[in-house]
Amino acid sequence: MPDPTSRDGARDEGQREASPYVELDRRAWAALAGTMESPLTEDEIERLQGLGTQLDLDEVRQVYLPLSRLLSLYVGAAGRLHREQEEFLGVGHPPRTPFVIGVAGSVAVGKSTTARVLQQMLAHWPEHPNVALVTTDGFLFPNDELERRGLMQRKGFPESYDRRALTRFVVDIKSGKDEVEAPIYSHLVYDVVPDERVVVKKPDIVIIEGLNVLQPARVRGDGRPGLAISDFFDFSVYVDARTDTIRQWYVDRFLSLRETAFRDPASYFAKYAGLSTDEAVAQAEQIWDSINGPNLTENILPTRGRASLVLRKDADHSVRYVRLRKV
Ligand SMILES: Nc1ncnc2c1ncn2[C@@H]1O[C@H](COP(=O)(O)OP(=O)(O)O)[C@@H](O)[C@H]1O
Ligand SMILES: CC(C)(COP(=O)(O)O)[C@@H](O)C(=O)NCCC(=O)O
Repeated sequence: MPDPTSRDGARDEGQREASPYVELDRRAWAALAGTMESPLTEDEIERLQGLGTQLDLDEVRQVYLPLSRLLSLYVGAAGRLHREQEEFLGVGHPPRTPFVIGVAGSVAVGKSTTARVLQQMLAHWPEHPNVALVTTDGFLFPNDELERRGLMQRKGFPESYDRRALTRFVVDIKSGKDEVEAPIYSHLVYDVVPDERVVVKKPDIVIIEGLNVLQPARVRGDGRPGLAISDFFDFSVYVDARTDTIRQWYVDRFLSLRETAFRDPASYFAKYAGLSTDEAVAQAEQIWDSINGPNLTENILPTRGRASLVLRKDADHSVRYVRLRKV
């Protein structure tokens, strides 16, 4: 089936096929911000920028503010549906489960940045102050297990994750457990951190960010499909850009990490700190072309059509259009 989010062949308005999405270009989307007040304080914006990202304040206001407002609307609607279902079923008062948002996209496309901005913004609405953010990298198999399975060069591919543990984690959240734990990954040591966990306590919203959060269910040993974590999402965002643009962002980030994190002797990438610029570019391109690029093409891009909303970025990280599933 053709990807319903693909623009190919859809340039001629007259021939445009019916689509399950409504698309708003930058101007139409930004107009939604209207008189909305940005809930972020100066401090918070500074903190978000402090994470090494040149976040444009107009971008925060014109793109992420309407997005967080839209999400808040969905959270409110889910709450009303919860109450009506409870009344309909007459089963007492089971507490409402957290609203789960998946954030998907390639390595280096800006998932973490998007997820962190949304977390901060959503936490400002009094209806849902407790917003947790969990990244799926904690569910990667540890390096020794990846070595054993011959997957060290496939880090980030669906099979490099403990998918059963990840599904259990999301099922526990959507079962309404008060406290749920996830393992932690360190980009510095390039491995899962043993014996450390992130604890999510009574969240109103949980954002789950990762390369593969929109992967369809796997076919199990008995030939039947299992559950996909996206079966438990209330909303999902796919962060999108041209593949050659993302490759360039990956190389740029690698170069800036060479000046910072790679200088830490504890870094797995310390061996790259002394590379010349040309050597570093070649090394980053080699990692992209052998691991992250193929993973994008083979596994991540095919899931774009499953998202509730696609944020399409240009080379300067500005969002060019937003595509939203019709309801
Ligand atoms: N909205 C944005 N504005 C400016 N730079 C951004 C934005 N989003 C991401 N970046 C930059 O792009 C690179 C990748 O972003 P990141 O959020 O780390 O990606 P991911 O989590 O998908 O790997 C980083 O260098 C980050 O600083
Ligand atoms: C840790 C990652 C797999 C991303 O994991 P995610 O949180 O998206 O599940 C990725 O950032 C990564 O390290 N990939 C391996 C190839 C590389 O070094 O770029």
